[in-house]
Amino acid sequence: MHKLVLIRHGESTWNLENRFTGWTDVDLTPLGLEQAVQSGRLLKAEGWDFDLCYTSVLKRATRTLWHVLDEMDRTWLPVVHSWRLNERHYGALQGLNKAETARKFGDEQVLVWRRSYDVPPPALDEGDPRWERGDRRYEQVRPEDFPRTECLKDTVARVLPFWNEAMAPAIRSGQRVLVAAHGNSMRALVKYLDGISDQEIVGLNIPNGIPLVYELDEQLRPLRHYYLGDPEAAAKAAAAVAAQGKA
Ligand SMILES: O=C(O)[C@@H](CO)OP(=O)(O)O
Repeated sequence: MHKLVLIRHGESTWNLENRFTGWTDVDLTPLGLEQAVQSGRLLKAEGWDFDLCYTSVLKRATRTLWHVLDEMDRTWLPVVHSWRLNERHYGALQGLNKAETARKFGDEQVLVWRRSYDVPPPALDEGDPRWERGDRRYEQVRPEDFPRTECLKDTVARVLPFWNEAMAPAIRSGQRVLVAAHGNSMRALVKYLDGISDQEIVGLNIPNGIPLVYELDEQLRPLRHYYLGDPEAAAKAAAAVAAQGKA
């Protein structure tokens, strides 16, 4: 059996301000940093150890990983960054307040933009200063892969090649893998692993800064999954994420 640990970054400044974030590179809040530290302590206290880590190219996930590894005295572990683990691109919604957007367009529309499988939010214009195309960290991304918005289906399509080509072979070879990622890049991976339907995925929310363990069989089929720590606290935190899009 293999064990994979996924962790969504701790609270970010735009989580706190309740803004659509996507590829905007905002940092952790003091609480977000503390969540990462606590996760590292919990993993260490429970005797977890890892051989290889993956994260996105965004600092809220990277810093979360740093703090987890620091608490575990594992800052020396190899860390692979990939844009494919970035948050789902939120298009022209990036920067807008979620509750204000719900007041303007309605809770239903915001739920569609946040959680529907195949309806993307409005796209960023190519000339929009928010578009990340010129950022050096994305030099390797082919123009045809570079998003101006994404629905979850698009995120699944760019996460899966990385899973298949990098993460899955590493896990199969026996490496103990820790992933620090984002709410929707994790939803993309979890949807694939658990075979969650396009309808059911709408109701799945992932809380900040709580390690999520997947036990996988030899074919990397999930046997079970669970949050470390208090399951009620994890469920409450997931419900709070769901409520962020309400007017
Ligand atoms: O704003 C975002 O990028 C994500 C994660 O914080 O939000 P949501 O939960 O609304 O998809």
